[in-house]
Amino acid sequence: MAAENIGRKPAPAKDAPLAPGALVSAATEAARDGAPWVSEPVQYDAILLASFGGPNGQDDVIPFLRNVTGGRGIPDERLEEVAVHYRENGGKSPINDQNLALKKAIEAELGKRGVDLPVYWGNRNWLPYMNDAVRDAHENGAKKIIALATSAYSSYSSCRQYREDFADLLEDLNLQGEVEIDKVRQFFDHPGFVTPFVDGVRDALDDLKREDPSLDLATDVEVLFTTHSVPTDDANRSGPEDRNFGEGGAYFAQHLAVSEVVVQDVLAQLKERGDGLEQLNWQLVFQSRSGPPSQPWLEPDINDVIEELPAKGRRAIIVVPVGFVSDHMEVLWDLDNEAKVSAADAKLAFRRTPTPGIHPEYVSGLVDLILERVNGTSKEDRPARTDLGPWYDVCRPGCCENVRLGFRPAVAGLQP
Ligand SMILES: CC1=C(CCC(=O)O)c2cc3nc(cc4[nH]c(cc5[nH]c(cc1n2)c(C)c5CCC(=O)O)c(CCC(=O)O)c4C)C(CCC(=O)O)=C3C
Ligand SMILES: [Fe+2]
Repeated sequence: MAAENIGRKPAPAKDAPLAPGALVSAATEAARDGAPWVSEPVQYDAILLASFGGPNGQDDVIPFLRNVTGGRGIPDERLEEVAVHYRENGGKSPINDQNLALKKAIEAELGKRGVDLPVYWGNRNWLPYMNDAVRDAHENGAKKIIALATSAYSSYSSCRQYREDFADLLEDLNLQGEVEIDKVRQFFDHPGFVTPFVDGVRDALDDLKREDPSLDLATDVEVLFTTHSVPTDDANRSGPEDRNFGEGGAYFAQHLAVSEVVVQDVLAQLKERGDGLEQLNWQLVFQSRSGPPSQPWLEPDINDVIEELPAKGRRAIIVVPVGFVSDHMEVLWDLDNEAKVSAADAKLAFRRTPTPGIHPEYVSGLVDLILERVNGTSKEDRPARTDLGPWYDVCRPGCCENVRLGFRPAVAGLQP
């Protein structure tokens, strides 16, 4: 069997009809008020580490890209362009090794805490597929699975699509009613996720100053918090439909709030250390846009912003991949390659801070997120660094719906 499309269903028609208001059924209307923020304690049998996946060699590149973009209207030119990012790295994405390392780190942390839960790893777009992971878990007796997706924020790609994938695979495996898959809350503002970025910005400031003592950190540096651009339609529908986050939806609001916390933490740490830095210039920017030019995606693009910084008097940038959990291809290519070149062209010093990766606080935070669900920890006792969180255990009605692709059933949410 060809590796492509194993266990995947064809994407729904792009123009599947969706009447206005059709997303909200009577059942979700009724569930809206009474539904708890925090779910009851559950005795899980297994953890599913669910991720994006990436190619492992040249032969995988095109089938992988077809899996990612099937039916999404991504132009061929863009696919050829992205294929080169992988081709130049031997056809191999770093993401699979990173997930293997994360799996090992989570297992070690569970062991340290005496938690006896097996971890199964599976991807949306490439081997090992999450269908096979859940099949394995079930064959080993698992009936209640807690999923940990390697995406911190709310949006179709980072939240809802995983829940649809889980619903799909339970149907494909004929395990509906036999196996349940819950999903840990979006963890964008969990301290385990936020702290590595704070460390990174602080260290980058120190490093820039060491290299060029004439640099005035308050005026000469711009901190660029960057995340994956998504279609504005997706962004506007991110988060629950009954909370209004304004333009860009929960996706935009969460990134802005986390960036703000990172800046405030860094300023507080420098102050405590006796380096009285009053302020930092910073902004939220976007990268890795891929739709047709006619389709609006979140802006501004990081490279456009970099180009204009010298005119504002900046001499250095710190690029913070706040939207990403590991140094995968979108980080290595779009930042360490493209954004770095843009910075060199603009004669700006360049630093890129690390992603959480397998930072010990991140790994222990992920285990905390699972134990919250096992223990049914109250909302008050759940750590959250922004006032948007802690996020919901169970996704709210209409959460992160994709208007372009139309309705697909999803688990782990208040969706009929
Ligand atoms: C929000 C978001 C995240 C962050 C959250 C998360 O981490 O989940 C993310 C992560 C990633 N995106 C990745 C790769 C790609 N994303 C693509 C395309 C797209 N991404 C989108 C969104 C996101 N993507 C969207 C709306 C599209 C358009 C098509 C569609 O609607 O789905 C394409 C197609 C070609 C192109 O770039 O156009 C590729 C190859 C990799 C793997 C990297 C590696 O291999 O190391 C990772 C981790
Ligand atoms: Fe992507």
